[in-house]
Amino acid sequence: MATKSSNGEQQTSSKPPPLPSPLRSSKYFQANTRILVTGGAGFIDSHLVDKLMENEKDEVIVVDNYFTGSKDNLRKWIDHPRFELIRHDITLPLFVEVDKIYHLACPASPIFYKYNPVKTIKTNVIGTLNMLGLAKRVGARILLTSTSEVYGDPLTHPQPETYWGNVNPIGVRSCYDEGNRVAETLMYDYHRQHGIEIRIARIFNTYGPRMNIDDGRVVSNFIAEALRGEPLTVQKPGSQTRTAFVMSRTWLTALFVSWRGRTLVRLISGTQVNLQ
Ligand SMILES: O=C(O)[C@H]1O[C@H](OP(=O)(O)OP(=O)(O)OC[C@H]2O[C@@H](n3ccc(=O)[nH]c3=O)[C@H](O)[C@@H]2O)[C@H](O)[C@@H](O)[C@@H]1O
Repeated sequence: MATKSSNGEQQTSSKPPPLPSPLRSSKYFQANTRILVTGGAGFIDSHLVDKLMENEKDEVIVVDNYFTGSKDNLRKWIDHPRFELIRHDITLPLFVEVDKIYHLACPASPIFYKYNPVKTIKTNVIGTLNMLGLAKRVGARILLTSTSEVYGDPLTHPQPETYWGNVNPIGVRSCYDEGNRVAETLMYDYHRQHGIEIRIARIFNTYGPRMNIDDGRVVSNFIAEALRGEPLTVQKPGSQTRTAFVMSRTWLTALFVSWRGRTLVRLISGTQVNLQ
């Protein structure tokens, strides 16, 4: 029964409390893990999001500034109750509550990362610092996707994880090579100094659906030229070799294994192909 206090305000009520939202008892609101994917609208990143969304117990938050990524890659998840898409540039701090961070944000094709090299290095350095600060604050585990380019112009083939590379610090690709090297250093320093649980996956040449046709890397260039009926262009010296890993469930499984396993892994296909 409702009672009135001396000043006339209602202090108690027999009215039952409001029912929780019916959504609270739906399976979507019992997330085990909330996962942040930076750069999630990109080529590799959006495949990762598809895979993460398969786990009905997880919520996925994507942040992207759409410099090279596209909302189209995530179209099927927009409006899904376990999915959230935020337009955000990670060179600015980000405050979200998450359990795991997949930090993939950075243009990876030379055409795009050389377009604004200062922005590229800011993304690698300040962006990674911000994501590590976030991981530190919320106690999240963080995986950085790095690149085979941390080896620069390697003097050893193939490159084992123990190889430190041969990198030009002042070249036109340095914003990406050195940027990723600093990002890796930050990861290890936050691990050593702050105890953050880290993983680093160095990704070698990967191609597949959702790659930009004008991406500028060798496999997509060859495919675009073949589709146009043009001869394939092999740049000088012509003796270069590359591995080419197709985006697939196998690729994604390898990334997940790296998440569970060792701190530093390379995602590389077994076969070196001579471009000629
Ligand atoms: O300069 C220093 O002397 C210190 O810099 C950092 O400490 P701090 O600047 O307090 O920053 P963190 O908490 O590590 O965060 C790093 C970045 O992440 C950002 N951040 C933090 C938390 C968060 O949720 N989101 C987010 O974007 C912060 O704004 C900051 O720019 C290091 O963690 C310290 O070890 C170091 O001593």
